[in-house]
Amino acid sequence: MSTPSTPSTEVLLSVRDLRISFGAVEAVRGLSFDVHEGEVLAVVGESGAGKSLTARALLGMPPRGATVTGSVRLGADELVDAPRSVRSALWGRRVALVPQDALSALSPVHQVADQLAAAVRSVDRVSRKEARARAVAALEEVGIAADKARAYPHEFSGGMRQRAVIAMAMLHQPDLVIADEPTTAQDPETQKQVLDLLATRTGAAGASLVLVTHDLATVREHADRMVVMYAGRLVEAGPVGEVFARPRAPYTAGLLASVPEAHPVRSTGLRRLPAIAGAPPVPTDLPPGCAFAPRCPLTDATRCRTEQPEPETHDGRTVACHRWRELPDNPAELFLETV
Ligand SMILES: Nc1ncnc2c1ncn2[C@@H]1O[C@H](COP(=O)(O)OP(=O)(O)OP(=O)(O)O)[C@@H](O)[C@H]1O
Repeated sequence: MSTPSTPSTEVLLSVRDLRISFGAVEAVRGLSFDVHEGEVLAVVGESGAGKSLTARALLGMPPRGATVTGSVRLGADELVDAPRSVRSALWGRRVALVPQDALSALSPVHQVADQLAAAVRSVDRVSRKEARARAVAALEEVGIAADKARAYPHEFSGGMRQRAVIAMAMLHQPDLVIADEPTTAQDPETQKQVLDLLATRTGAAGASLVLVTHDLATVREHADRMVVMYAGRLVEAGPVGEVFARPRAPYTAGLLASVPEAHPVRSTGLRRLPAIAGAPPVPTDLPPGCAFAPRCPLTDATRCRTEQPEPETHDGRTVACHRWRELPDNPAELFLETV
């Protein structure tokens, strides 16, 4: 793990019964978890699970048209239903975003260092010269030399732009950084460099990092704990090492089974399937009972199909599955077929 600081067990951000809906359609359906001080928490799950909506709610920036209920508490501040003035006072200072696409965070018509300097002055009353010096120093900290500070975003590579955005996010030493798929559309080497940098910079600042990602190899390398989401709900949460070694929810086992290096096949005579068969349900057409039941190899005909499992926590691990105690020793094998 590349995070130099040791995460604490103190809660920085607490999410309780978070629900995000659009009209009558609920896309995030009662999510609860904590982010501890100084930790890297990965949020994983297939497309449409509600990861980005959750990330936006943690920033106090739900999309237009969304109704958000429940609680997202950052220290003493409640973000759900807080006036915009309260939420915007936190942005950049206590919470910062590293978005999927750096170009969306940078103006094409201003020099990169000028944009960081403006971000400095949006919070701190310092002279232009001082703000510029802080901007250049922040860029140097992410490996962008001072002579590049006059460049415009289009003159940077994708990786450099993403590093500039990380520098911008860290300008005011936030307590919490939310990175939503921060390396999409980059080559594997750049992805690795950007993620290493993100983990190192947040770790050095003692900030917590919530990392939304599809990439389980990234989770294993960079995260301390993970939350697994399916169809808008939490299915499993716990320390990364423990979840990888012994997932409790069949859905987590299926995700891990589809990543060869994440979960080696111990038995012979099994063939790896590319992924969990089938597709997740859409929020407008959820099955009754457990949303994963139609794809789950452990589904029974009664409880799983009729009753939604609620999360239960034992030994620091949370799981929402009626049958988690019945998982075989190597649950990934539930998703592999014999040859
Ligand atoms: N503005 C919106 N209006 C209506 N529905 C939305 C809106 N934003 C998201 N949704 C729906 O909410 C669900 C969760 O979306 P979200 O973007 O959070 O998923 P995700 O897990 O981040 O997926 P991906 O990994 O593809 O980004 C999806 O079914 C999506 O269609």
